[in-house]
Amino acid sequence: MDKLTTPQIEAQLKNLDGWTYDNGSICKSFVFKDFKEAFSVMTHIAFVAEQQNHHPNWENVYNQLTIKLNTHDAGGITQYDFDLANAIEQIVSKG
Ligand SMILES: C[C@H](O)[C@H](O)[C@H]1CNC2=NC(N)=NC(=O)C2=N1
Repeated sequence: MDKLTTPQIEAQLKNLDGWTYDNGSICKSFVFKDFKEAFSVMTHIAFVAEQQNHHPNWENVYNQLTIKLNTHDAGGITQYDFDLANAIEQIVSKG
């Protein structure tokens, strides 16, 4: 999978509310009702990440979850990152 160019990255970010391109990753922070909700979402994401064989760099503090996506194998941002970001948005929107 080839690395995306900055214009390609910016174009896809327009369709991903709240995601930004920062220091080589696409990133978004979420705030949930409580820890249980945050961890429940993380568990759902984990299974999708396994299905896609594409895994997040993430940090959870109580009800907060910060996700950073990049493709280690490519040393940059690829479509895999946007596919997972879109899947994450689907999961979070379903609650
Ligand atoms: C061996 C395994 O398929 C690779 O390491 C996969 C696993 N998950 C991955 N996740 C991410 N974010 N980037 C990768 O390059 C990647 N590669």
